[in-house]
This record gives sequence, structure tokens and C-alpha cells, in this order.
Amino acid sequence: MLYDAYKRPLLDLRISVTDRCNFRCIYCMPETEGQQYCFMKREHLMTFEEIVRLANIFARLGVRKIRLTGGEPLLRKDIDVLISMLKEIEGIQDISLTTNGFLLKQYARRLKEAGMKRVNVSLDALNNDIFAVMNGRGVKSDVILEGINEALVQGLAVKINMVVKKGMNDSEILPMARFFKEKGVTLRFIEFMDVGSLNGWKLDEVVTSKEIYEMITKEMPLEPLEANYVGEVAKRYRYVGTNIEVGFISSVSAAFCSDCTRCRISAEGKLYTCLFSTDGADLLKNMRNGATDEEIIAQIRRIWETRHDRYSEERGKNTTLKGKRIEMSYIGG
Ligand SMILES: Nc1nc2c(ncn2[C@@H]2O[C@H](COP(=O)(O)OP(=O)(O)OP(=O)(O)O)[C@@H](O)[C@H]2O)c(=O)[nH]1
Ligand SMILES: C[S@@+](CC[C@H](N)C(=O)[O-])C[C@H]1O[C@@H](n2cnc3c(N)ncnc32)[C@H](O)[C@@H]1O
Ligand code: SF4
Ligand code: SF4
Repeated sequence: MLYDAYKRPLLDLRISVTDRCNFRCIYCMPETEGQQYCFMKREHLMTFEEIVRLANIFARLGVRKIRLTGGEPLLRKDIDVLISMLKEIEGIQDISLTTNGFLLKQYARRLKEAGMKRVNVSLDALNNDIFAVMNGRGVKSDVILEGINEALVQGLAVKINMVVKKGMNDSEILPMARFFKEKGVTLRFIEFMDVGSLNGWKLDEVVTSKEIYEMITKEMPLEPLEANYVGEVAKRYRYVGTNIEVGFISSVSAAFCSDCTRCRISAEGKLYTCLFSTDGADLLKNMRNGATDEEIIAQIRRIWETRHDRYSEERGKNTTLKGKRIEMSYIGG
């Protein structure tokens, strides 16, 4: 296993398969006047073969979990083919995907047939008007719920991610909790983070996990659970008397950098050791220039062994990112 400067092992690889998205979520890729997103050119994207080669290399270095993300990963043509290729890699115990769910109804069966066991689906509100504003494309929550239902029918385990932004969807916390409790599906509340440069993040728009926890437990008492694995991002709870879970992802109020075992590869093959990194190492360029696996392993080893990232712990009350900020849709959320 490979350890960084704070003795954190490299265990999880988050691969962005595209920087494009069919949504314009207000906290991620907001549609702003005069703002044109400049997406990667097709020839700059990693091919499936390149992704698999890198995943193999990371597995040799100790990675056990792979998550496909983006942008919107279901926009990448034949993503199920990539999943079936990744499944063959020795040492990889878990392959999953984080999606906005818009295309999930159409893709759930293909994902399952490719060997995927679970997906995380983002949904910020049940109320159609609130959700339509939050996704920036006027999409109704019914569409995502149909995708979630199809995933469940196909036998995929599903977790829901809800980013909470004060004054926007905090009124949806209890309706979402009640709905997914009834459905027996895990819901995770995510604190609005200061990632990227476009979402206009302000601390007073963050609803903390503690506030959300108190709101829920008053009506539906919660009790804590052990983490599923070291470095789990969400703190888990269950509704007392049931096995139905909720989770809290508290990157702002209770940072979890101290056991962060994650690295990210952007769709154009750059390696980032933190969601808040400002620069990435161009693995794809080196691969395309003929680097051997051993050379790439040496490069990753050097980068991970000198890793000092702990942005969320250092952030404090204010966003402290200086210089260039990388958007979540680019780096792979
Ligand atoms: N600050 C920070 N936030 C993260 C990190 N990893 C994930 N998150 C946040 O957690 C959210 C949920 O992540 P998911 O993509 O669902 O993955 P996950 O929770 O790690 O997945 P599992 O626990 O394996 O289901 C992301 O959208 C981010 O908002 C991280 O390394 N740092
Ligand atoms: C960047 S998206 C990529 C995958 C897919 N498009 C989706 O939305 O699930 C991954 C996750 O990041 C979360 N996210 C994006 N911007 C965020 C922010 N500013 N704060 C917290 N979470 C954010 C999204 O809600 C989503 O769950
Ligand atoms: S959060 Fe996901 S769905 Fe929303 S804009 Fe970002 S990448 Fe797209
Ligand atoms: S802020 Fe960086 S170091 Fe901290 S948990 Fe997130 S990705 Fe890991």
C-alpha cells in the first residue's frame, strides 16, 4: 500500500469520465449570463482502454474502490462497456457510479448487466419547482424518481445525495427524509461546499449536518452506526427500530480529511490528490508519450508519498482557496 505524508493510504480512485453535464446545478455548474462552459475536446478524453490501464496501475498500488463520476457519467457513450472492463481488474472490490439520475431509467439495466451493484443518485428536492430551479434545467424530480425506481427494480443498491443550500431547499429536508425512509432507501445530506469558482459559496448558505440531524431526529429519532469502511465520507445513522439509514457529509462543519484515502483523475487524465487541488499531474500525456506502467507507478508514488492535502480541515470559516480553482464537474465530484 502507498501512504501519504500523513500516513493515509491510497484506497479509492474517483474517475471522471466526462466534464459535460445535462444539468446546471446552482451549486456546481450554474448557468450564469455570459458564462460559457468550455468543455474538453473528444480527443483529449481518456479512452476506455486508457482508463482501464490507469485503473490497473492504481489497483497495483493498493486501490480497492473505483467510482465513476463527472460531469454526468451517464453521458459517456457505452459507459456499461467501461464498467464491464473495470470489473475484470484484480484487486478492485467495489465499482460504483454517482449520477444525477436523468438517464438512469434508460441505463439501469445496462449498468446492472455490466456488473455494477450500486449507484449513488443526486436529488436535491421532491418539490418539482424547487428541484427545477436547483438543477438549472427545469427538470422535475419525477424524472429522477423514475430512474431511482428502475435502478431498484434492476436490483441495484441506491443511495441518494442531497446538497442542502439555505433558503433554497432546506424546506425539503423533512419531506425527503420521510419519503426515503418510507421507501427504505439511504439518504445522505451534503453540506454545500466552496468547491470551484462559480457557485458563489457563502458560509451562511450552509445548513450544517447538526442542524439537519436535529430537525430529523425530533420527528424520527436517529441512532449512530459504525462506518462501513475507514475513510467513509458520510457519518451513518439509522432510524431507531429500523435498518433504514441516513448519512451526513459534513465537509464544512466536520471535515474528514484526516482519513481521506481518495484521489481523482479528470476526464483528460490528470491526477488530483484533493477535491480542492489547483493542479493535476498529467498522467495521460505521459502515457500517450510512451511511458511504461513502471514509470507511471513511480510518478504516482512520488505524488502520493508527498501529499499534504487537508483543505477542508484548514478552511475554517472562510473559503481559503487561492489562485486557480477547479470546478467539481471537471475534477470529478
Ligand atoms: N470534501 C470532500 N468531499 C467529498 C469527498 N469525496 C466525496 N465528497 C462529497 O461527498 C459527496 C458524495 O460522494 P459520492 O460520490 O456519493 O461518494 P461516496 O459518498 O464517497 O461513496 P460511498 O460511500 O462509496 O457510497 C460528493 O458529492 C462530495 O460532495 C472528498 O474527498 N472531499
Ligand atoms: C459533481 S457531481 C458528479 C456526478 C453527477 N453529475 C451527480 O450530480 O451526481 C457529484 C456530487 O457532487 C455534489 N456536489 C456538486 N457541487 C457541490 C457543492 N458545491 N457542494 C457539495 N456537493 C456538491 C453533487 O450533488 C453530486 O452528489
Ligand atoms: S452536480 Fe452533477 S448534475 Fe449537477 S451540474 Fe454538477 S455534475 Fe451536473
Ligand atoms: S478536502 Fe481534500 S483532503 Fe480533505 S477530504 Fe476532501 S479531498 Fe480529501
